[in-house]
Amino acid sequence: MEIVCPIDAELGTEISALLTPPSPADVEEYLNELIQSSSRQCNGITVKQNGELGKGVYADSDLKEGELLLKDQMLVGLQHSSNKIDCLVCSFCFRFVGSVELQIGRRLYLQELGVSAGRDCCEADYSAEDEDLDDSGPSSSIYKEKVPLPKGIVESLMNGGLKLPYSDKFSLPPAVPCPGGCKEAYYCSKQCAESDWDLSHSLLCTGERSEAISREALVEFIQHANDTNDIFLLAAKAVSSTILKYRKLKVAYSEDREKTPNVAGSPHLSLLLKAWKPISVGHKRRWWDCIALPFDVEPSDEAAFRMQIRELAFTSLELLKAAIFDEECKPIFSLEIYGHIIAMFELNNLDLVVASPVEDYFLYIDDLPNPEKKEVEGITRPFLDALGDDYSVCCQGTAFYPLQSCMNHSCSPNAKAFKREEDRDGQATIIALKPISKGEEVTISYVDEDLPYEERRALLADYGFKCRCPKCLEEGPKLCD
Ligand SMILES: C[S@@+](CC[C@H](N)C(=O)[O-])C[C@H]1O[C@@H](n2cnc3c(N)ncnc32)[C@H](O)[C@@H]1O
Repeated sequence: MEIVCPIDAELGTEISALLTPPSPADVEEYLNELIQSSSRQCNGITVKQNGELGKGVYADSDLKEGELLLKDQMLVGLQHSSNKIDCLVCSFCFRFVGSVELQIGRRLYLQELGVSAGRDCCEADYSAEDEDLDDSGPSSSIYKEKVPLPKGIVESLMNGGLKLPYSDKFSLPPAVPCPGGCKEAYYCSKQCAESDWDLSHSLLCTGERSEAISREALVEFIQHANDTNDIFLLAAKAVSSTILKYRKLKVAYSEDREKTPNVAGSPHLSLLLKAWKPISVGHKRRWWDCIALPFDVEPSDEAAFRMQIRELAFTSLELLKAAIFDEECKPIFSLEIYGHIIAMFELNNLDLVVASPVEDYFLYIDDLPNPEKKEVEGITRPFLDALGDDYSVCCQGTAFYPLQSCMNHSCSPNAKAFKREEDRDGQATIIALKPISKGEEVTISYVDEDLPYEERRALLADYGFKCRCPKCLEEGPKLCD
């Protein structure tokens, strides 16, 4: 039997107000304000409606090959929970924190406990340096057995008692613990800790200063997301940030009733609509409607599969509701809204990747001239051997970027998401792949554009669309007239 979400039944009017897409002019205005804001680096781009494909990003000046077009700040992002074991990063900006020694020691410590989930990483996107290494270098493709280090050495790495040669060349900001006391989130600065707290973490922190209504329910919600789909954690950040924004708007409204217009009749709904704005420009469909059917599900089982996905979302939502429900923001706890938020992330997110300073460190040692290299390697080799092939694991997660997510896909793109040497945080960096003329659309490829047509088509089905770029129209099946 189909599950019924009571809030959907009760608050139909409010939910449809939240799900009504803002006018194209409103969307353009909102996004172009982001382009102009000082917190983003945007060069020569604008967002416009693209007749067929909704909105798109366009060049508003001639752009050169290799030019930086955009450094986009995420709306919400997360580090995959399995990756948290391998990399200690700022929970807000995703910079590595602590020290090279702490990163290595912590990984070895957890490895010894049997919890490390290190896996190979997206080096291709980041560093070309390792290409010149011979097989004896740190990134040899031959799998290396890990050689454990004594416990005392691992502890000295973690507590600062042991310094590795040249590690000061890769200094990292000290790890600032979460002000809520959760011991889960760490930051690269007090500023990041405060920003995260204000944006969403105050409601999602499991520590003693948490503002959640039930920390036990929150722990259960997090566990369920980790066991099923960590996009639920991102959806929780979106819900939490809407509630917190609503509360701030309400305080401002109460302080100055005159200046805040009551556009939708009820101040609650108009304030909630304002707080919801960042999501309203991005969502389109419900998760269980747009998710691609997995290969192992028969087409005849499609309806049952979609129902299961809806039930999974409902279970997650009920847990979240028990943890952070707010009566004044009740409509955003409806299954309709939750389904739209999840789909927005599933269809538009970009992989979050930050290169590891530990990898850089060992590459640096590998590049030292002899005889110094031999001497230093005498000290560092045991650490590399203990890490094995996992030494290069980078920070991996997923994030929604408001401007990058407006970029349409092309199988022969003129731009690409590409981290440069200096891009050491979770922002999305978009670079021109070729010269782009003023007025031309800026496109990126959501998949490997060098794959054959059928494979690209199958991968793009996960993004919920059939590509209509010139290359696919050329290579795809021709419609007979
Ligand atoms: C990340 S969004 C890009 C921005 C989008 N046009 C909008 O209005 O929000 C991806 C969506 O844009 C559309 N899209 C992007 N590239 C496309 C392409 N090459 N062919 C067909 N649809 C495309 C699809 O609807 C897809 O789900």
